[in-house]
Amino acid sequence: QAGVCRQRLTWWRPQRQDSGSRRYSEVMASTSVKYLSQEEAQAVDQELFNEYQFSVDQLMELAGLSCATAIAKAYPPTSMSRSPPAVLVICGPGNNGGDGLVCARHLKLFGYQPAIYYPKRPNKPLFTALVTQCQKMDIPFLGEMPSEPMMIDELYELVVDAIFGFSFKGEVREPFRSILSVLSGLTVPIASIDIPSGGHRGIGGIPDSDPSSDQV
Ligand SMILES: NC(=O)C1=CN([C@@H]2O[C@H](COP(=O)(O)OP(=O)(O)OC[C@H]3O[C@@H](n4cnc5c(N)ncnc54)[C@H](OP(=O)(O)O)[C@@H]3O)[C@@H](O)[C@H]2O)[C@H](O)CC1
Repeated sequence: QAGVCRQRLTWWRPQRQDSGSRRYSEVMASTSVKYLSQEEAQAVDQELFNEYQFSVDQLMELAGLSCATAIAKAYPPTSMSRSPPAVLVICGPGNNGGDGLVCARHLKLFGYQPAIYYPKRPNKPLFTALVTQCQKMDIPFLGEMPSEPMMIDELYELVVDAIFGFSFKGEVREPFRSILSVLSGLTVPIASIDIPSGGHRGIGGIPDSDPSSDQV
């Protein structure tokens, strides 16, 4: 699911109509980058849990590590203007947010200086453990979202969007509507985990606040 694109991306495109029946092994065997539709991603997810018996912790660790690795390839610390490069990781209320917490931890190990904004935290052991792990690594959690895009542009060199994944639906609700509105004004690059959270045109996002991502 991960692909790197240095141009502005136009959001994931459904590749096939019959893809709900595609198997994990078929997807992984392909050498070219594939962007999965929402239904494809959910089907792969179910297959990994049910047939391959992966746990969510395992998959989340792999997802977060893969994203940090992709970011380090696209935006190597040595290519950034500050050392260590400051990265803002914005985490949503579901598993996509969990991927973001894992990603932040690995970014720190890769030489970045991540800070996390995590406004809506699920009260589940998996997520409280991930928060603890970040805190133990001295990764700060912001008390509030910088209110202006310019503030983020000045303080950070990259933003990781771990707000929504494949379970996003409907109109974006607060506080995420305001957050996405700020992100739409950024000039620093946005790396989105799984999908660009403001770019859900195909599944009902917010059309006038649509931060396309530089990397998914
Ligand atoms: N496929 C894999 O191998 C793995 C994928 N992972 C990542 O997990 C996400 C999917 O996680 P999930 O928890 O199912 O969903 P999301 O992270 O997309 O978000 C669900 C939460 O978002 C809220 N939500 C949904 N729509 C809206 C909206 N319009 N406005 C505001 N909030 C919204 C929703 O809130 P509710 O109130 O509706 O409950 C949920 O709280 C996948 O994309 C991958 O990134 C895992 O890491 C495991 C491996």
